[in-house]
Amino acid sequence: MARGFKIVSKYAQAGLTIPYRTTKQAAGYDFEAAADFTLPSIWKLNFIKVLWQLRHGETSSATDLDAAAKTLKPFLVPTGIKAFMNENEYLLIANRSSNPLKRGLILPNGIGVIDADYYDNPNNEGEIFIQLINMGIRDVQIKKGERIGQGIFTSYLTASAEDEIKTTRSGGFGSSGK
Ligand SMILES: O=c1ccn([C@H]2C[C@H](O)[C@@H](COP(=O)(O)OP(=O)(O)OP(=O)(O)O)O2)c(=O)[nH]1
Ligand SMILES: [Mg+2]
Repeated sequence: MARGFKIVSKYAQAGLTIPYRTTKQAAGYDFEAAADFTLPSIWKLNFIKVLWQLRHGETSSATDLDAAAKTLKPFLVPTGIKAFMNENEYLLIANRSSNPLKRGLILPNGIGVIDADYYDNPNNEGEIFIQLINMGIRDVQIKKGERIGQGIFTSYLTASAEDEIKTTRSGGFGSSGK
């Protein structure tokens, strides 16, 4: 049985903490942010969108609007951590229950699924990112070292009659196509 966490090489000198459990029976390994980070209020983003449309008209270039919004939309919080595990396991990323209550932060993907073959993939070495949306009315500053989410090692089942899958993983966040 082999499972655990490592620091990705670009953060080797950053003094990061390997995810940890805070109590004896805690299921989740808490992940800390790898860097200071600002999560802009989603209301602020929507307000910018409305202003943009008032100024440029409803039918203005969506590309320009997206480009403007992107600079304010850092939803992927870097952890600097990669996770290794057995073939029939994945790491489930869940929000901390205190995040929505105390800071208005929600996990837009419901849960995150970190596949075993994401580890050391040639694209980004398997760095885990935690997607967060700030539902509050004010921007939220996240400091390096703050706990932002948790990972739970989980086993999964596969269908009994399945064609062999030959594709290997190279990245995440839509890397396998539409
Ligand atoms: O919260 C998350 C969710 C996913 N991932 C990484 C690990 C995972 O193995 C990979 C792909 O995730 P998923 O299959 O859920 O996303 P996708 O949109 O289907 O991307 P892909 O086409 O790369 O599979 O992205 C994260 O770092 N954080
Ligand atoms: Mg996928």
